[in-house]
Amino acid sequence: MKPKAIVYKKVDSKVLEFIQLTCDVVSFDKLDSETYPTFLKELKDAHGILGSGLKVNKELLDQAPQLKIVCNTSVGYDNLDIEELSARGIMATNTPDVLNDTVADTIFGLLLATARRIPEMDQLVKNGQWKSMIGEEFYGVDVHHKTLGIIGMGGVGNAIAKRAHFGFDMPIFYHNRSRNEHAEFEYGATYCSLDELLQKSDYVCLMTPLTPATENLIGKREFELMKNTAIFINGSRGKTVDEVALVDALKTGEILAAGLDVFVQEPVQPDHSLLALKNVVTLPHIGSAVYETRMKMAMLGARNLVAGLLGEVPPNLIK
Ligand SMILES: NC(=O)c1ccc[n+]([C@@H]2O[C@H](COP(=O)([O-])OP(=O)(O)OC[C@H]3O[C@@H](n4cnc5c(N)ncnc54)[C@H](O)[C@@H]3O)[C@@H](O)[C@H]2O)c1
Ligand SMILES: O=C(O)[C@H](O)CO
Repeated sequence: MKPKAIVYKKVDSKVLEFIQLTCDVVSFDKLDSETYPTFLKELKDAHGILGSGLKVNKELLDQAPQLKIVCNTSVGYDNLDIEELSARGIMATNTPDVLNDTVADTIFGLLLATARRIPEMDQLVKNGQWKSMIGEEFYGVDVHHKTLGIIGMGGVGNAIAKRAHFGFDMPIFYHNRSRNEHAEFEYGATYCSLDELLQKSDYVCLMTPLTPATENLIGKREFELMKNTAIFINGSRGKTVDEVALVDALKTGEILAAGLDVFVQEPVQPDHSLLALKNVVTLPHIGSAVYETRMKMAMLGARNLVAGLLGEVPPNLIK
């Protein structure tokens, strides 16, 4: 008998076909109030699940007594209670590396858009407000040759550093759990403490995973340490930043502007005070959102799932 897998997110039919070679598959395009009760029923005899964002905790695992493997189609895995999964002997996997360049492109786009006020200028043109030569009040700030601070020099952090070094001649500071010789040697990145990075950087880019150590890593104190001209970019997870402190810092001029791909609550509520600020550029968590990359992530997730269910060690087992 084939093992049973649930795919709880829309994936390309090629990915489903690949899993079906090994597993009986039940798939959901998305989980919402309509599909969730059926998902829970299917979970009762499922051996593996594949998707992203679902909170996999004790309560959910109690509904899944046969589960052997939980596969994220994302690099971040803060949705998974790893301790609880390990205690039950259930494997967990993620999809690192295949998205690094795509996410770094997004982060650089966000950085440029924030620095040069591109969405604001776009609106000005489209609203018919471009009546004469643009004056100083609409000027942006340079990106090239400015100092970039990267917090979290992992796969994505390295790809951002590469663009900053080779494309924009930016001196780079980084803060990480450990030294990254590749970034130091290839991109001239200088390791420093978090406080030093915050004080010295023109652009502060946050790219750590969300963990107990990084929750609210950037708050009032950290914004106060940044330059008043600093631009803050968050591509990690919303909860790594104290959003109330961020709004304050943006309103009081503690920092110049922010570019955000992630929020504490997603989708962000339309009445969130961040959205009323002109010096904030927002994206709807689209770091890796291009077809080819999402396909690679889904396929890598599927490979992890199949390997785990065949009794092999999945390539991206979270330890
Ligand atoms: N916005 C998006 O669409 C998007 C896309 C990819 C990743 N992400 C987020 O970014 C995170 C990083 O992705 P990645 O692929 O670079 O992961 P990675 O594991 O390759 O790198 C993470 C880096 O952060 C460092 N780190 C961890 N805790 C730290 C701490 N307390 N202080 C300083 N550094 C710390 C690690 O040492 C590592 O070098 C993901 O976990 C995810 O949450 C978001
Ligand atoms: O962690 C990731 O891979 C991205 O945030 C997409 O979910």
